[in-house]
Amino acid sequence: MTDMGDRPTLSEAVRTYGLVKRFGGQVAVAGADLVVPKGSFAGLVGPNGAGKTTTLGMITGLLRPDAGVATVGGADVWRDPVLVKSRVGVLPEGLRLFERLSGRELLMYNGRLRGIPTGEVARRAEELLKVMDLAGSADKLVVDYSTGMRKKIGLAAALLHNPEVLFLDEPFEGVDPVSADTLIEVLRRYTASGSTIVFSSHVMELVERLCDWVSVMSRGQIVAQGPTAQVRGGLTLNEAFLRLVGARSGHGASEEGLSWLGSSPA
Ligand SMILES: Nc1ncnc2c1ncn2[C@@H]1O[C@H](COP(=O)(O)OP(=O)(O)OP(=O)(O)O)[C@@H](O)[C@H]1O
Repeated sequence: MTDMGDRPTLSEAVRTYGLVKRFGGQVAVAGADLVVPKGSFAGLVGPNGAGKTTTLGMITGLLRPDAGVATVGGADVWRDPVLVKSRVGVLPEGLRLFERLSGRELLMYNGRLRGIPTGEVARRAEELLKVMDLAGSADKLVVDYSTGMRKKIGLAAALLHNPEVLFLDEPFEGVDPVSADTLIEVLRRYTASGSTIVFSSHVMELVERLCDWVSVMSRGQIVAQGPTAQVRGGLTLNEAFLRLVGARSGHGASEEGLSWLGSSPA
């Protein structure tokens, strides 16, 4: 554990102090200090391999940090795991769901795992299925759902216990524009009531449109974070992002290499 320095404040939904994670010799997260104020719709952005998924895993209790501290609502994720897990909802990358249950059964099962009384789970499940436009597919097995339907049922499962903080890893990947609109509407309603969302994405336009807070990750560290307008600094978020993380050596296809690509045969 590193020195905590200052303590999390009541207005912070998430705060990490010097989080580190190594996989063998590779450092995936190299001392990340993430801050997300309560009630934010926060975006976590960064290039491929920056350490976003690994960081979210350490905050949601899925991956044990090698060093550092992660807190949710002021509680230490790894010292107080049961409390923290009751406060968070997670839509993980790769969406590992119980494939052989129907959508409705999946929600009922998740609700019961969370200790919600059966009648209440059933009521919430029906409402969520309706809002997510899944009522007609509620009895279909999850294994037969499309990518977008899987995201929607995964989000419904993550919201069922009304968590204080919702973590979403690439929630819109593979989701069509109509379904994305539905997801966005549900998420906006959720943050409007004071709950917090942290979501990772590569789609800068979406982050700029949805998020009032943004944290930029590069090479395992948070290199900029704050209100979106402040991080953008008068540029588009994409331009600001490229300035922050784009200057990487050896990544310019135009400068060298690929000279054979697209050229007509000699
Ligand atoms: N289980 C693992 N074993 C070994 N290396 C891993 C493992 N998980 C992640 N890594 C490595 O850690 C680094 C950070 O990966 P991570 O998935 O956290 O990045 P990311 O920012 O989420 O990337 P992307 O945007 O591509 O999803 C990468 O170099 C990755 O190869």
